[in-house]
Amino acid sequence: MDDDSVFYKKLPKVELHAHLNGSVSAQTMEKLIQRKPHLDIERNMTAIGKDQRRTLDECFEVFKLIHKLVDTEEDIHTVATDVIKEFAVDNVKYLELRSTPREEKGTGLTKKSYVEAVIKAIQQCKYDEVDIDVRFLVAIDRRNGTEVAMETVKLAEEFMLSSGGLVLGIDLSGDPKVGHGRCLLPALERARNCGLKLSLHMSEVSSQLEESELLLNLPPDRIGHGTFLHPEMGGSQPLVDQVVKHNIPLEICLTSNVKGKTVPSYSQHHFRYWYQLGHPCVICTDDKGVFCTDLSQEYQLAASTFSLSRDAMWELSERAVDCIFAGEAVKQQLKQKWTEIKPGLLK
Ligand SMILES: CNc1ncnc2c1ncn2[C@@H]1O[C@H](COP(=O)(O)O)[C@@H](O)[C@H]1O
Ligand SMILES: [Zn+2]
Repeated sequence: MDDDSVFYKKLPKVELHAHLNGSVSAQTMEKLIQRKPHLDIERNMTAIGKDQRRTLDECFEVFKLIHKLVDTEEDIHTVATDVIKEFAVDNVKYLELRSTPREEKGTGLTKKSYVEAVIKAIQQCKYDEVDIDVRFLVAIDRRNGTEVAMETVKLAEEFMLSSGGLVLGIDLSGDPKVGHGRCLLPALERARNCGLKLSLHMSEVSSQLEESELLLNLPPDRIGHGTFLHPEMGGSQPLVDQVVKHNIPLEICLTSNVKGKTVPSYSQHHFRYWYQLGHPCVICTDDKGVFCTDLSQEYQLAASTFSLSRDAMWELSERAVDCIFAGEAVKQQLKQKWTEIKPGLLK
């Protein structure tokens, strides 16, 4: 490993935008494929390798395949445990995982047992003293419409109250070209009113302007992507003003956006715009398995693309702590960790 890779690996990090089934590593994928040989799925069908690009539509085809491989409680427990340990090895000290509860008639999986399997994996990792604080955001897949969204919020509410602080919020994700946020507003409002935090994928593609205006009125606690919010990308100044006024952090996923072809190149990524504004930006992976990356690589990529110093990157990772959904006590613990690590890393 070169000097920079070592630095970014050692840098303590916070990961706030990671979809569970998009984060499955090659090794774990092998295990799953061996469990289900009859599906005839090969590893190269579930990941987008170096220098490869896919349209966003093709990315969503990949998730369909992965969902076939992950369809029992045991599978979910396996992928969650492995993903958590991999983030920990990458020196991620705090992780908010998100995942869409699914029910699978064939295997007896229910949405409730799905969430339970994730929570058990988080608790097991804690018991095994894996050095990472993990929380869970329950995801709404936008394609499933009003009723499912409301059901999902109710499920998240239940677990928020019973999971000892592990379930903190709601993610809105799924194919951005399908469905409209308008139909999901009642569910999102309910979530907000009962104390669930909101991280919403917004303006991931250019056709979502009107939806973004609507969702920003909630307002969300964090924005996933926000690629097309600002005027240079066909968005608008009032949208930017609102994001700035409410100080809503942006979750930035460089490799995901370039490999999914919503952004033409790294140097044209909207991170530049928001970073120059001094707006809170958190570097994230989105789907480290599908896009063959990890959080260290994403930090290194941001540094090299935008010529940012190690000091600047340290500050980015430290400021990410302010954007987590866990409470003040957890933030203080994390800040303490950063303070202890700093002298050994930044000479
Ligand atoms: C690439 N950009 C993206 N945009 C929107 N939604 C995405 C996404 N990447 C992943 N997901 C969402 O996460 C699910 C997979 O993880 P889970 O089964 O929930 O753990 C996908 O089906 C999609 O709903
Ligand atoms: Zn995402």
